[in-house]
Amino acid sequence: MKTALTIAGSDSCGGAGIQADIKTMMANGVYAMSAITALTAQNTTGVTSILNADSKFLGEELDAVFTDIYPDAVKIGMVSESDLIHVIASKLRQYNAKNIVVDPVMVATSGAKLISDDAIDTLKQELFSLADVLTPNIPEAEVLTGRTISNAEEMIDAAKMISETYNCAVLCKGGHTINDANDLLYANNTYRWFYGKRIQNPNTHGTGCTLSSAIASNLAKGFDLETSVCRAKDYISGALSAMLDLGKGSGPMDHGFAIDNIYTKEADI
Ligand SMILES: Nc1ncnc2c1ncn2[C@@H]1O[C@H](COP(=O)(O)OP(=O)(O)O)[C@@H](O)[C@H]1O
Ligand SMILES: Cc1ncc(COP(=O)(O)OP(=O)(O)O)c(N)n1
Repeated sequence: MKTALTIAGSDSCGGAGIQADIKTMMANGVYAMSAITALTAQNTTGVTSILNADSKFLGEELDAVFTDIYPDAVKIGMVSESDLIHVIASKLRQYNAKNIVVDPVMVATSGAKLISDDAIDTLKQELFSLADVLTPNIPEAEVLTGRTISNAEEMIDAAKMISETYNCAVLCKGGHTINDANDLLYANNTYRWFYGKRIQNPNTHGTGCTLSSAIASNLAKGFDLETSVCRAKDYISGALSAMLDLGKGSGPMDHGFAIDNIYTKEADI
């Protein structure tokens, strides 16, 4: 069985962060492991508190994983502080990690800030150059480029700029656009659109975490980047289309929509 590691924050309501990543990896057929960067007290209406991991402890989590069950891919999500980013970069280099997907998580859809300003610079300096692909949403791509993105042309320009600056592929996600949910992959000086029909579902908590973990899962299984993005896009469209409706705010998706076996299909008692 192929393996994937998520390095991210815990979301107590289970829709985003580590919990979304593990559910996604499992649903995409890989063995999931985690190194937790922070605990968040969070639900579908917002984040009330964040407790960052100790950086030495995060290093120990990474040592424990890499020296035993080596991950075929690594997804990195919420990392709030510079000292945690230093440790992650150093361990990824030490263990020669492969298939690295960096989701530069900055602000939750609920509005909570999930990274400090100085950590954004550290992310750029230390982690981006190690990534095989970065997956910013539109607001994150605006922060990374210092430009406003209001149409498809500007998405291409921003992805090109980020890709050339950090020498890695960039998937600029279009979930925050008004029309369809079209994502733009810029890699090796060329771009490709991944088209997605917008699903009329207000419950989009954790879409970014889910997409990046699905990409990592498919890279772990040996698919190339374009195929991995395509399969991840199909997966997230399925999870949104399942129309799970939980919580008082923007709820989680049904990560298990495609898991069809006797344990999930038994009638409720
Ligand atoms: N309503 C929707 N219908 C279909 N796809 C969506 C919808 N909202 C987001 N997506 C898709 O979910 C993925 C995550 O995108 P986005 O929501 O922009 O990321 P983030 O959660 O980081 O803000 C992208 O593939 C995007 O196109
Ligand atoms: C612990 C944690 N990590 C990341 C996020 C952000 O999730 P994301 O999928 O990027 O977007 P929204 O869930 O905010 O739509 C989070 N909320 N918590």
